[in-house]
Amino acid sequence: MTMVSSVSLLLVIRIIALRSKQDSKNQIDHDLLEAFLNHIPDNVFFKDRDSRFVRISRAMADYIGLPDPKLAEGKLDSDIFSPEHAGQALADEREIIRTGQPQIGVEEKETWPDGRESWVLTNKLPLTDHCGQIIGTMGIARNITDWKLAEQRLQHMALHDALTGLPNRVLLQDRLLQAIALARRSKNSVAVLMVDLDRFKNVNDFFGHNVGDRLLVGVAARLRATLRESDILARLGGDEFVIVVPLVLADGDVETVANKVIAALCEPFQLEGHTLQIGTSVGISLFPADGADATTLLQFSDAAMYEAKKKGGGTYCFFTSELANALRRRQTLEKNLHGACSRGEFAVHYQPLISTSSGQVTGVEALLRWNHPEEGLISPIEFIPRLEDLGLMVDVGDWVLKTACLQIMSWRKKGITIPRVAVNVSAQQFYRGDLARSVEQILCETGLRPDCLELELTESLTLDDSAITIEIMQSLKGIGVSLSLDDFGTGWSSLSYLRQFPIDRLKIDKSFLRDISSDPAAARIARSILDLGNNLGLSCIGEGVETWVQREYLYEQGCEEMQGFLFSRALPPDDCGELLRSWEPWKTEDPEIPETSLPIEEVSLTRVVGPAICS
Ligand SMILES: Nc1nc2c(ncn2[C@@H]2O[C@@H]3COP(=O)(O)O[C@H]4[C@@H](O)[C@H](n5cnc6c(=O)[nH]c(N)nc65)O[C@@H]4COP(=O)(O)O[C@H]3[C@H]2O)c(=O)[nH]1
Repeated sequence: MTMVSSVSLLLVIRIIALRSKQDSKNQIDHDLLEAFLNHIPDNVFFKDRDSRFVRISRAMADYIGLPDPKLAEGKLDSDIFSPEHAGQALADEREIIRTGQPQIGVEEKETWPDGRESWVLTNKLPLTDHCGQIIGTMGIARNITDWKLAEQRLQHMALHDALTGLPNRVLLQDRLLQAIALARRSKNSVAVLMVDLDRFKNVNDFFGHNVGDRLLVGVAARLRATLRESDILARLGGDEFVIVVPLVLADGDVETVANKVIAALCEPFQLEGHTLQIGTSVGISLFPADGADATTLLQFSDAAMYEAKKKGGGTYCFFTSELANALRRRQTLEKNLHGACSRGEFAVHYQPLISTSSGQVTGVEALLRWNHPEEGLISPIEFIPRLEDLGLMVDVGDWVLKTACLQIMSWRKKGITIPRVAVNVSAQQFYRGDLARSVEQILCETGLRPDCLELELTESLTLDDSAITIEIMQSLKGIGVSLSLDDFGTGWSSLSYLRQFPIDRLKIDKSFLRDISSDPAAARIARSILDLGNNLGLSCIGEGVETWVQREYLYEQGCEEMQGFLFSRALPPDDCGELLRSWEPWKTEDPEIPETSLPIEEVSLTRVVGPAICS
């Protein structure tokens, strides 16, 4: 309601009053005022100097629940509204009568006895007689309840997780800040528990996102029921929840909460006819012992949660000084990784792939190395996940692909012919949207034939057997490159998707070959994987061959290729070129096995410094 409309209303009333005076029999003017008060959609009221209602509009009668506007006559706000609202209104009106000044745009909230809430936006003005004396007040109030409720809904959405209704990260930060401020004043501790579900991805993958979502809602409800009302529970997204215990009074309090949470989520969930058993990993950080601000505490509890996951899940870990060191190292690594590629610190090393029967080199695997200026070579297992976190893996992956293709072409020019090069593809590269186009472009730029390139996809990356995964694989196959499934056997869903994926090769994870001579069960598993591959028409590569016994085993089981320190570690391009140039396949299909298998350290050394051992 604008000031202008309030003033014009006042004018109408004054004119009516004036004309009524001039001609008291003028029924038309009276009818005009009645019509006005009966039909205006806003709450309009006139009050005397004691703040008693003289007249109200029909809309206002409806608003306050009176069947007839006349019933309001003589009443005070305190007869109708809550004490807070009535008190405020009375104070406002006394001020208007005292100063003669209007009050514009006053927001008034009413909580009705049934719990309903309503809001009005009111303009209040002094009412004067023909001598200019203030005889009371009048107000025009617009009902803004719908607008306020919509605003509240929006605010709720901005601060809460849509699925579970729990506070989201923004609200959590705010509540955690408050808890820290309180604890600081009362010299108490606050605990932050990062709760992550174990095997949640599997639920989504196998039962679909609907079941996954319902599980998250169930988890939220169980957590809420497990915690005290004063504990803060939030969902950060995915399967990550955070609990803040705002007042840790005694040693052991936090352990009790963590144990209760783990036990609560350990109980199976019954959803859509499925019995789902998940576990939980919990990481804990404490204010003030571990950190003084919300961001640090959340970061530290996250690091502790990963530690709990590393222990196999279903447990909790506190943040420790060792974790702090690891986190610092991780942060330093991440800082250094920026620009490592342009500073020329990355290199690609090559490890030969060997035919188990002939000893011929059938290809090489390209493996990324980071030559850190201070720390020397850093393992890809350590820095590739960091590259992924930083979103740099796509560019670095393209660089590896191009470098490897160029290397094969360069060896060819020197007379070293390598049938194929295998390059690892990370999850980020795979799902980036244009992998096939970029592979095609790299092949075009480097001149390498597509059938000389193999892309290695790790089993965990391809676990998702969605249409999109299959589509990406098919587009790669369409170019003519081959696909292999790396670390085969380490995922848990191997069989379900093997049939669907257009892959050419399985790489048997080294963990299966490691124990074949000492553990008959390991040997049986390796054999089963080989049988599976053979039955599906896929060729197999044994990874991590370190002894002649392993080579012999693979040969006997019909595994076509192998790779391992027994033949060579991954070498820099020049060293690998030399190795390949002097490589001699075996003279017979059954090369003489040395008397004993060398221990791995010696084998590695021999291979790195010497030429091909198999000559
Ligand atoms: N114990 C043992 N290990 C052996 C033996 N023979 C080979 N290895 C190691 O096994 C790993 C084989 O590579 P992977 O399974 O693809 O596993 C790779 C791959 O998943 C990833 N990776 C390496 N380079 C790249 C890359 O350019 N892109 C992506 N996305 N991942 C890469 O990092 C992983 C580790 O690479 P590396 O440390 O180079 O480790 C290599 C190799 O050095 C052996 O006889 N015994």
